[in-house]
Parts: sequence; structure tokens; C-alpha cells
Amino acid sequence: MPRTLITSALPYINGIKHLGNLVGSQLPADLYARYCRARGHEVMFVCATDEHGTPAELAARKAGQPVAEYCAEMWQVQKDLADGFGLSFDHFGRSSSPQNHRLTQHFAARLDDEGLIEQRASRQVYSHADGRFLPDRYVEGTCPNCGYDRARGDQCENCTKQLDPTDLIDPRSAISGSTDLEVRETRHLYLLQSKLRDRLDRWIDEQKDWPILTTSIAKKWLHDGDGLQDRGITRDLDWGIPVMKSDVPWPGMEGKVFYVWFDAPIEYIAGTAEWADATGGDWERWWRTDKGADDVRYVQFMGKDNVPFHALSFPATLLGSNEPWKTVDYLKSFNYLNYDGGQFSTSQGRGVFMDQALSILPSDYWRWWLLSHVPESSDTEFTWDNFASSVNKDLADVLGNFVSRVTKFCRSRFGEAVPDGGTWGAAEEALVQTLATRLAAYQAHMDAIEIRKAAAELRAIWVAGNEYLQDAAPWATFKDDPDRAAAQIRMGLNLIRLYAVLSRPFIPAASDAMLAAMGTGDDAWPDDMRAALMALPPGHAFTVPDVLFAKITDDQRDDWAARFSGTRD
Ligand SMILES: Nc1ncnc2c1ncn2[C@@H]1O[C@H](COP(=O)(O)OP(=O)(O)OP(=O)(O)O)[C@@H](O)[C@H]1O
Ligand SMILES: [Zn+2]
Repeated sequence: MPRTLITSALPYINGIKHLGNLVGSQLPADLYARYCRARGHEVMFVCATDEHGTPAELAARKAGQPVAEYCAEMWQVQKDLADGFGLSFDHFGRSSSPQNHRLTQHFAARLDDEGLIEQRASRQVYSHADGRFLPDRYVEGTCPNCGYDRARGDQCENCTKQLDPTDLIDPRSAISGSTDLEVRETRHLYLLQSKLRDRLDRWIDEQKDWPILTTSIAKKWLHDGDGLQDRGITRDLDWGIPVMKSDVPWPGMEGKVFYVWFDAPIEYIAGTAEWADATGGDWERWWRTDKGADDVRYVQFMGKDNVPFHALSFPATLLGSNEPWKTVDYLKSFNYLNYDGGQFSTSQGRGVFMDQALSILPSDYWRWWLLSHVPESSDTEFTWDNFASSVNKDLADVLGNFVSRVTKFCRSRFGEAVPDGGTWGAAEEALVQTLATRLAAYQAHMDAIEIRKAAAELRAIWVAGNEYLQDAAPWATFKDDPDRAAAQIRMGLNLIRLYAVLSRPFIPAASDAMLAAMGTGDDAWPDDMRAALMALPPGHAFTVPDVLFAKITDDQRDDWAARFSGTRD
């Protein structure tokens, strides 16, 4: 049985995620996890909240709560929203877990033993107005690489270059805006990534089938300018994983914590360990190639801004440790989803957030639109017009309408059981062929994680059923040849079951409703299309489901567009 390890970029803890975050990481990861399970893989699907760092501290301060308490509450909020969107994590952990403390401290010790960590006195920005050292991303200024004037001290979001705050031209505090900054000396641990450059380069070259978006970002960071830089992996903060060498104090590092970007990806492993501790499972057979993980295929999902950390920094930790850890096999990255003429923004509260989305429509509407418009080859824009028209066309007119017509017609002419009589003719044989061909294409796209193509193929599979029904016209055939109409409707009911199975990774709730209406728990993936379309035998009872997808009205669309045009506080 193939074994697939899937991780989604960790949602940061400081607020509810917007639809851009969702479609750039957790949702496509869920799609793939569901698909792999349906194809019989043994799947481990891990996600967690990313809880350390200054934004969490500041958010907690704003909420008037101790940071640990704030994070615990926000974890629950994010967990509930993930459940609301049907995200089928095997475990949704926390980067602040004891497991992650231990593993992060372990990796730091290993890297030190390998000669890859150096203690350096560094100059760090201290803000007099704020009374504290400013973490990298809280120093803003002009990028020395491209001249963008709102570059952050950790990274320029314009040119993606990894920066240090002291690289910035005309720096200012992002917390207070103060330019009364002083560079003070403090000691920190540095991970000597430059020593790992050639090894990482070779490792990237071995990854033959990675998306161009992923490898181009990684190569740029490896080779542009002076190449891959050594990286400070500790910070002068209170909240985080204490700097220890395994379980012993690290001289000179008292009172410091690891940098959030060092501990966050390690949480993929620690999250699996949390799962193991909760269930009695074995996490090492997913992560240690000496303990059974050598047949695991590991796939990561993330937005493009996270690529450097996953394609270089995290592999630097794993390879640098010289222990047999599983590294990523396929790194699926996404461009950005923009919102109605601008960008989604958590800090500005701009866009639609996961809680708001669920408050106006069931999750499958969002899942379908987001996945069928996922920003794979370029940035994509969410507009209410496009959302309403796609949902209405694809889900209501094509899929929902098919289910409704077939079940209601059957109930009115034959009753609520699969009708007996008649046999398949040329039209049915042709449909089997069409669907078998389309299914092969659908699988190929899903296997390659080409999500838009997969969505288009799934839609075409729905359309094929509609066209068959339109041509067969059982409502007309019924008058002269009720047996023929029975065979046609039997096909229609079996198509509904087939659609439930194939659509499940995209729209799991509707899929469950369709299976329930068909009175079956048979959700086996169709290995043989002909047999799959005969799975519901004559006499099998079904019910007419409630409306699967109600159409979005123009009034609703305009109302939502107005309601979500501003920012939330
Ligand atoms: N507009 C977007 N479209 C697609 N993916 C996005 C978008 N914004 C963020 N992401 C991705 O969402 C995932 C979770 O991000 P995270 O919780 O760290 O928020 P973030 O990147 O800080 O976003 P924001 O700045 O809007 O809060 C990451 O993989 C990130 O790359
Ligand atoms: Zn720049």
C-alpha cells in the first residue's frame, strides 16, 4: 500500500485565516489527502498552528491575555474552523507542544555537533520608543536589493530576498513607526547554511519533477548575490522554545528562544509525534528512513512566500543533522489569491475570512470555487461575480440539477427504488467509454497535483452525465418504452453514486449527502467503470435529497460584495 505523508504550511496563530491562506495551503493539502485515501494510500496528514514569535505576543497583548492562554484559545478557534471546512487532518497540532520543544532542541544540538552552528555577536535593532529589541519583521525600510520601500527586516515581499534588518536602508520600527533606533550588540546562534549550500544544491537538482515556481525560488536563493546566507536561529524574546542543547543549558544563550522559522517546520515532525502520543501510533515510521519511512512519499503544500523556508531552511536542518530524516519529495507551492482588486490582508482585515465565509454559505461552495480557481500558474482574483456565477453554473446547474432531475423523475414514475427492466444500449456503452477516459485524465491530474485541471475534468464528468440524460430523455422515452426509461434512470442513479465518490475530495459534505440519498455506504473508487455504474442494483432504495446547492441570487451577491468591501477590526 503506498504511504503518503502530507503537510500543510502552518497557519500562524495571530488571527483567523482568510480565504487566500486557506487556498494557498490547507485546502489543497486536504484535497490531496482525501484523494490519496480514496485511492487506498495509507495517509498521514498533519497541520498545526504556528505559535511563536512577536506577532503572537503582540496579538495577545492587544487581547489583554497571557500569550500562552491566547494561543490555546486561538488554536481552538482555528481547529473549529478547519473542521467547518472539512479539513481532514490526522492531527492538528501546536508548534508550542512539548514534543516540538524536545525535537527543536534536539536538532539544534545535532547541528552544533556537526559544526554547523556558531555563536556570533550580532548587532540588533533596539527601539527606544518601544523599549525592546525589534524582531526582524518589525523593522521596516527600503530593500537594498530592489528598492521597495516597505521591505521587512526578514524578507522583502517584493523581490522575496531574505534580509537582515540591518540591511535595510532608512529603517523604522513597524510597531511605533519610530526612527529612534539603535543597533545594540547581542549574541545569537547562527546556522551555517552557507556550508550546506552545495549539498542543498545537489539535493534540489535530484528533485526532478518539482513545479517551476518552487525550484526557481529555491535556486534564486541559493545563487543570487552572495548565495545562501548563514541564518540567526535565536531571538531575544520571552515566548518561544528556550535555547537548550538537547536538554542541557546552552552557555551564553540564557533567556533566549529559538527563532520561529527554525521551530515551525520541525512541528511537522513534532505534530506527528503528538498524533502518536494521542493515539498510540508510531511517528518514526513516517519520518525516520531507518525506521520504516523509506517508502513514504512526502508532499508539502504552501504559498510562494513559504518556499524558501521549506526548500532550503528546513532541509538544511534535516540534512545538516546527519540523521536519517525523511525530506520532502514534492513541494507544491501556490501563487496568491487576491481579493476584489486588492490583496487579502490579515493585518488590515481585508477580504473574506474563514469564519465569515462559513457564516454565509456551506463549506462546499467555498471549497469548489477556491479549488477550481486555485492560483496555480499565476495569481488569481476572487470577485463576487465570478464566485456567484461559477458556483451557480457548476454546482447548482450542472451537478445539483442532475441529482434533482434524476431522483425526482424516478420517484414520480417508478418510486423510490432503483427501477428494474431494460438493458444498456449504445448510448450507455458510449457513456461508459467517455467516463472511463475522463476518469483516467482526472486521476492523472490529481496524481500530478494539477488541481485546476483536475477540477475541470471533474466538471466534465458531471457534464457528461447531464448530456447523457438530456439525450436519453427518459421523461419522453417513458411514454412508449418504460423499460428503456428504467434502464436510463438506473444509469442516472448510479451516476449520482459515482459522482459522490469522485467529487468527495472537492466537496465532501455534498458527497456525503449524495451517498446518503443513494442509501449506500459504498464509496469504493471506480477501478472498473462498467461495474461502478451497476453498483446500485434494481430494487435498491434511495431518497430524493434536499436541494444540494441553492443558487446564489443577485441580491445576495451584491449584499455580500458590499458587506465585505471594507476591513474588519
Ligand atoms: N493571498 C494568499 N494566497 C495564497 N496563499 C497565501 C496568501 N497569503 C498567504 N498565503 C499562504 O497561506 C499560508 C498560511 O500563511 P500564514 O498563516 O503564515 O499567513 P501569512 O502568510 O502571514 O498571510 P497574511 O500576511 O495575509 O496574514 C502560507 O502558506 C502562505 O504562503
Ligand atoms: Zn526587494
